[in-house]
Amino acid sequence: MSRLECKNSVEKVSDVVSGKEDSKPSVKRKRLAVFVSGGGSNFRSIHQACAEGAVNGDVVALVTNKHACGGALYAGDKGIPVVLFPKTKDEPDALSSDDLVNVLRRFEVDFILLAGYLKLIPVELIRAYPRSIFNIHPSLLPAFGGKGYYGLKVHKAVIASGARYSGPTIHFVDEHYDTGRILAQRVVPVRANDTPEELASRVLVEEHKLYVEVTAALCEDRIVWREDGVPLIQSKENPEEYY
Ligand SMILES: Nc1nc2c(c(=O)[nH]1)N[C@@H](CN(C=O)c1ccc(C(=O)N[C@@H](CCC(=O)O)C(=O)O)cc1)CN2
Ligand SMILES: NCC(=O)N[C@@H]1O[C@H](COP(=O)([O-])[O-])[C@@H](O)[C@H]1O
Repeated sequence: MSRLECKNSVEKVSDVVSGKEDSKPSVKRKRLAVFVSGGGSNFRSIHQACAEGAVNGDVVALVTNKHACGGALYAGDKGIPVVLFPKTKDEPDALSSDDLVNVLRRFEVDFILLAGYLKLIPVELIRAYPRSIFNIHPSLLPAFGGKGYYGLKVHKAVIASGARYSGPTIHFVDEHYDTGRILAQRVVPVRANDTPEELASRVLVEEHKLYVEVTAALCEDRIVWREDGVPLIQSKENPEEYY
């Protein structure tokens, strides 16, 4: 039996037990909190996908460390509550870690999506949302990740390295920067005369597609764990396939 067959057989058994062997159970619409620090194009892309029905979820809260950033302004325009975190001298009205957990619980958040959020997520939040916090990083992790690797700094390092390919990575969030389990990646060519801005723009186009695809899978309960601890996405078109 393959490493995934036992999972499928377990699911089939549960359908028979629940009397749903002939019909696919409807999946509860998921409640999402998105964390941003800047323009929020990934946030906007996910919000629009939810509104269009491509994602079985809703963005119920926007969390940011910059109250006037583009993502916060967009959220305000759309009537999405904006939550400030963490509490700093620049943002004295922002929440503490424990208060943030309580607010997210009150919003009944199922999953947390980091999208250009530039502060370290505290262990209190990670423990409160196990296997439920995701991040998108603009390089092929584990390369070009960790403290100091964000925004154009990532693309400058990729170009300086001579790498011929880059691309976005979506990973689970653990207590360190960019070391959580990798869930999805896409490959983007690095051109010989690329500027960091040109590479960033090419990668960002793929980020938007990848984050919507992964969030759709997440909200349809299509994320599974291989027995060696590697997370996989179950294909929507062919449920027997994983990637
Ligand atoms: N616990 C975790 N928190 C966060 C993660 C994570 O994987 N685990 N991912 C980051 C996002 N990120 C890369 O994808 C990242 C963001 C910021 C930094 C960084 O070096 N930040 C600077 C501060 C920058 C600023 O305030 O302008 C720093 O900490 O010195 C690295 C990687 C989000 N949180
Ligand atoms: N290490 C974290 C990091 O660099 N994240 C990157 O910040 C940008 C945010 O853009 P957006 O605000 O337009 O979504 C994105 O390119 C994202 O991958």
